This record gives sequence, structure tokens and C-alpha cells, in this order.
Amino acid sequence: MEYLSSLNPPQREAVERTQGPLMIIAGAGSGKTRVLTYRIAHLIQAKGVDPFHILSLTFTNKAANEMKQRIEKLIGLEARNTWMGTFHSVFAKILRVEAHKLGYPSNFTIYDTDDSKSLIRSIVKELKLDDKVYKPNTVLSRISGAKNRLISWEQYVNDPYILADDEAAMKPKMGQIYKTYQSRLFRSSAMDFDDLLFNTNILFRDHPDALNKYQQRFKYVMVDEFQDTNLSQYLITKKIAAVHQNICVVGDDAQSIYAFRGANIQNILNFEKDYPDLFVVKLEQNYRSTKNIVNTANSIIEKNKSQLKKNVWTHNESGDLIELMKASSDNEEGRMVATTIFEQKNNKQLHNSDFAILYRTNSQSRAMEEALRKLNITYRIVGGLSFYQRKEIKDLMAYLRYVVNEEDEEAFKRIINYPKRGIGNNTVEKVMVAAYEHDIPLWEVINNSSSFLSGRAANSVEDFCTMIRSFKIETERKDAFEAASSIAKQSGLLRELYEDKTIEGLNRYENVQELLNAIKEYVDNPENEDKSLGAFLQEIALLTDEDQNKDTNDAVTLMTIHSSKGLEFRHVFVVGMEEDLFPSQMMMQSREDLEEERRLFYVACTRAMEKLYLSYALTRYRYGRLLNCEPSRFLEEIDPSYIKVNKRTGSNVSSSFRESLSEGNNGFIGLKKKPALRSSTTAKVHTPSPDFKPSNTNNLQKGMKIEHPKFGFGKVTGIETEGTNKKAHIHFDNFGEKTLLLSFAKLRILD
Ligand SMILES: Nc1ncnc2c1ncn2[C@@H]1O[C@H](COP(=O)(O)OP(=O)(O)OP(=O)(O)O)[C@@H](O)[C@H]1O
Ligand SMILES: [Mg+2]
Repeated sequence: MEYLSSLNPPQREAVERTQGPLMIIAGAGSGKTRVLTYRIAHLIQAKGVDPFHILSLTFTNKAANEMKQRIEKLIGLEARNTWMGTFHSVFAKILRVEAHKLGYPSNFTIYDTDDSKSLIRSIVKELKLDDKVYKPNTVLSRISGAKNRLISWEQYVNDPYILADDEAAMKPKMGQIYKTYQSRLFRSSAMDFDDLLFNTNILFRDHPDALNKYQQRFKYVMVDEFQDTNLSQYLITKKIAAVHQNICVVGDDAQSIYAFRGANIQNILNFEKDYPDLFVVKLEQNYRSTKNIVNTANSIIEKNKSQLKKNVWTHNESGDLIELMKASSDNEEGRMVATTIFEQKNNKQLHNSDFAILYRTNSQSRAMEEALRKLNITYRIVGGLSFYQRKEIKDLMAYLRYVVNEEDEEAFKRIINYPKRGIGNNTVEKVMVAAYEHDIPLWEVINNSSSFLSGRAANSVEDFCTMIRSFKIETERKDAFEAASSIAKQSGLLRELYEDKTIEGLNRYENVQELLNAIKEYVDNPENEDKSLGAFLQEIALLTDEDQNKDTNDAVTLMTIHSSKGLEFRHVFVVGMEEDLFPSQMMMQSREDLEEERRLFYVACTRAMEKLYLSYALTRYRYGRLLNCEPSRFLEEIDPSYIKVNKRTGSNVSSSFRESLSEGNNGFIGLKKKPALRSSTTAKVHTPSPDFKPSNTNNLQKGMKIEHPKFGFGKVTGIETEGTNKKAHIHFDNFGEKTLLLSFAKLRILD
């Protein structure tokens, strides 16, 4: 087998040892995912295993697709027949087939987070509880926490302290909300994301025949990113593998970053207990990154007390030092990052797709986006408000969902009066009350509206039902695309958007067309055998944000560190390295939390192959206010011998590193005097004149008077050119002498 020669001895051992339980716990970039890929290829090609008998669980659908493509390269088309996907997508597929065993129809809807929150909001209102105490977000994460630990609402109601924390005392009605939430989901023939795993566990617990079927089917089970599985996922895997015991899990305890969502590193330790004849493989050679990057990452993770000892090293070259960039503001930070990308691309012949910008929270993308746009650099945002979260898309999707499942309450609420058809909130509430109080299915209630509604309202509801019925008939006869196009038209939704001639309206109209294009693409794809609307909806419901934006290939990637797991890029920028932002304010309550943030930082740094940049800003808009920021403690934890301060400062010295961490600047270099940006005792930051507009500084000359947005008024005392950089020496009235890089500084020339 020729492909085996491109593996090192322990990797090869892991690939060839196909029988019995196997665990690979190894550092970042050591080839864990590569081993899984080769192992699947090896099972099929060398061991003659039928691909239908192999199940591989990955963290994102994107990871699954990438893996499939790689296996296809190794062994050809047969790779397509393996079962591969996220826990959610694989078990949603299985639940479709087995739904009736749990009392669900096979066309059940999958509620996304917005649907779940909206449902919780209604329940909190109906139970007359305080929505400041029972915030949809908090309630949902609590219910989700319970489900991920396989705690049912019955158990929760009996023992409010079951999650072992103090929240129970503050939120005594939680159990009741959980109970109502589940019964409403059930009535709506809907499951939320956590239910997909929870219900799979119930299925396997209560229906041995079903369990047996999947145990026989999946003779080989593999799990990537095992450190981030929760209890619910772990038990499913364990049950399925119980008969053949051919289970292989790979992970890195140092990269466990989902504890806040119920992931449990303990699974790694339990695994050794659950499988006494477990074989453990260690991989220590990193193939991804330069020595400087590997050593930096090691020096970070070393600070964590709870971790398995690992020695990660690499044969790769030392490479550049880690570059530290400081900016005076978040916008300035964006400009620095964008300019660096621009320069590096030109100097080193790189592509946009060689760069990634990673941040702690989604909202940090804005400043980066603006700066990239100004330099005309193509980028794509992974996560954030993605296509399928836009209102117009959710509206049409709600129509499609409702046509497929007429008990889907959240879809119903979205479309019953959109486009407007004279059905007010009161009527909707009456419908809901009738359904709950008399325990009648929603669809039956609205089909008998005349019995409890009068006049116009009753007529409108009747028309609505007639329309939905005709959609249902169409949907049975037509493929997903024809059905959806017709629904978009007949429902009045397209017309409503078409008549809005504003730019936003036009955009919305185009977005809906884009959704129809996507459905067409789905129908035309020969890989999709089931072309029904129901099948399309299932596919879409499981698309995670990570899977969006496939259209642009050569783009800089912007994403949160959480979604960067498992990926690699030649150049990586980790931005917003500031206290309260990273580590996050929310995660500094305990050592465990802080260690999770540090693991997150480890994940971020280990995405880089050749070059790693870390940046921070001294001021940043957050919660609508301009805040002063302190550099992140993580920066100080890195061994300074691996770091150089941004070349623009010209101070390539590690000894000045700590000092320079806290100096403020605004694209300026070489400080003559300590600047006063951050300390409140010295000069006040200038407020720019109302008509402040930066001038073209190409012809800036000695003697000219200028205004700077932060340092105020001053006079140019000299101009200096160094390579392509032009610097200006300026004497500011309130800040003294400063040297500014003209490509960064915004100056208004006054005379
Ligand atoms: N034996 C090898 N020879 C050459 N390249 C290798 C070898 N093993 C791994 N690589 C390469 O090293 C990089 C990292 O591998 P991979 O993504 O599998 O690591 P990983 O352990 O899964 O990392 P992470 O912990 O970030 O998920 C990939 O580009 C991979 O192709
Ligand atoms: Mg990996």
C-alpha cells in the first residue's frame, strides 16, 4: 500500500491497527485527522471493509466533506459510501427512519436556536414569569446543559439541583419551563439540536432492535476531536460500538474548548476505563508549523495545570518570530492587519486564502471587514449572521417547513400574517390557546376556525388553510425546486419583496432568489436521490454556519477561534489580545474557566503554518462606549524570545517587549516622550474638528501645520523616507514630539 509510506511509524501503526479500541491523544498538527483519513482508506482498500459499515463523526460538516475528498483521492469514488458527518447530521438521518418509535412523524422539523428562543419567550410569557430572570438565552443554555447530560425534564422537575450549581435557587421555575418546552416541541413535531442526540439515546435505550440494527451496520466507528464530545455523544458512540468494539477516537486534551457547551474532557479518561484492552497511540511530531510557532504554543499550554503531558516538536524550520502588533484603536488594528496582508501578499506571492483572521467574538469582525474592504481584499466570514439567518430567508423557509409539517408552531407564527392578511396577534393567540387548552393539534384548530373566531378573522384563517392545502398537494407532486418556487410566488412573499424598491428590499428579493437557486442546485445534484422538499429541508436544517460562503474561493478567512478548530492557514492573525476580551470577561471566574480560555489561545496559535501575528488595541468600542484596554495576560505568558514587536516600531528586541506592551500609539514609532493615551493624568485625547477629513499626505512638508484625530494640532518638523515607508516628525501642542508613519496616520493639513 503505497500511501502508507507517507506516514511516520506511530501514525502507520494507528492506521494499520484496525481491530479493537484505539485512542490517539496527540498535540495540534501531529496528523490525527490525517491518520483517520488514511485509516478509513486502509479499511476499505486493504481490509476489504464495505464503506457502508464505516461511521466517522467529525465536528463540522466542512471537516466531513474535506475528509471525504481526501479519501476519494486515495482510493476513488467508493469513499462516498462511508457514513460521515457531524453527530447531529448522522443521527438526524437515523432519527428520520426511526422517528415513529419515539412517537414522532418522520417529517419532524429541526428547530434552530432562534426557533427555540422564540418558543421559550412565549412559554415564559404564558407562565407569567419575569423575562428578566428567565431570559431566553439563559433558559435555553440551561435546558441544553441538562439534555447534554441526559437529564430529562422529569428528573429536572424532581430534583432542581441536579445540575449541581446555585442557579436552581434563583430560577425555581426552570423545571416547569423545561417540561412545557418539551411538550410544545413534541406537539409541533419538532426537535431542537440537543434533542437529536438526546432522542437517539432514548431510542437506543428503549428499542434494542433499533440499537442492534445500527450496531450491526457500523462495524467500525471513528470520532475526530474527541476531546469536545459531550456525555450524550459519548454514550451514543459507546453503545453503537459495543458489539464489535472497533472504535477509534482521536483528540487533544489541550484543545478542549467546548466545556461551556457541556463537552467533557473526562471522556478521555473514562475511555481508558471503559475499554480495558485499549491501545493508545501518541503522536508528537508536528508537521504543520514552524519551530517558533510550535514552541510558542508549548509555552502557552504549559501554564495550564490540568493537562496530559505531551512533548510536541517539529523538524520544520525555525521560521519567523511571532509578530506582535499594537494599535491605538480597534479600527487601527483592522488597518494594520489589512495592510500587513496586502504587503505580505505582494512580497511573498501569497493568495488571500493563505490568511486567516481569528477573533474571540463575532462582533470583532466589523473593524477587520471595513479595513479589508478599503484595500479591496476579498474575504469571507465563517459564522456570524449567515445567509440562512436572514429574515427573508427564514420567512420563506418557514413556509416550506410549514407545508411539510403542519404542526410546526414556530413556522406557523412566522407566516400566519406575513405577508399581511389581516390576522392580528389576538387571533393568533386565540388559536394557540385553543390548541393548548383543548389539546387539539394546531392544524385541526385552524381548520375549524369558525367555531371560535368570528367574521373576517375566521375567513382569513380559512383562506390561509386553503392555501397551505394547495401547497401540500403541489409539494407531493413536484420536486423541491418547483414546489418552493410556486410557494414563494403564491404566498405573496416574492411580490411583497419585489414591491419594496429600496436597496435593502432589492437585496432581500435577491436573497430569496438565491435560496431558490440553492434548491435548484440541490435538485440537480445526482448525489441527492430524494428530491422532495422534505429532504432538502433536512439537509438545510443541519447546515452549520461553518459551511456557508462556499462561493468565493480565494478569500481571507475571518472567524471565531472556536470555529477554526482542526483547520490550518499559512498566515494567522489572532486579534483583540486584550484583557476582558481574551481571556473573556465571562471566563475569569475560576481556574477551570481561565484554563479553557488558554486552551482556546493554544488552538488559535496552532492554526498557523508559517507565520503568526498577535495584535491588540488600546481602545475599543464595546457596548456602545469607548473603553481603554489592557493587553491580554496571555501575551505576557509567552516566552518572549519567540516574539518580536511589530516591525513598524523598529524595535526588534524582546527585552523591551513587556514595556512596549503597554505603550500607546497610533501608527507611530519611536517615542520621544511617553504618550499619554492611557493614563488619565496627562494630556487629554483630542476631539477632532467636526469637519475633520484626512488629507493626502504625499506632499507633506516640513513647517506645515496639521491636525491629528487623537493628538490634536501640531507642526511638521521633518520628513524621512525609509524604504517604502515615509515618516513624519511632528511636534504636537499637547503631546510633544512624535514620529508617525504616513501610511497609517490620518492627518488633516491646515495650510
Ligand atoms: N507523516 C506526515 N507527513 C507529511 N505531512 C503530514 C504528516 N502527518 C501530518 N501531516 C500534515 O500536517 C498537517 C496537520 O495534520 P492534521 O491536520 O492531520 O493534524 P491534527 O493532529 O489533526 O491537527 P489538529 O489538532 O489541529 O486537528 C496537515 O497538513 C497534514 O497533511
Ligand atoms: Mg485534526
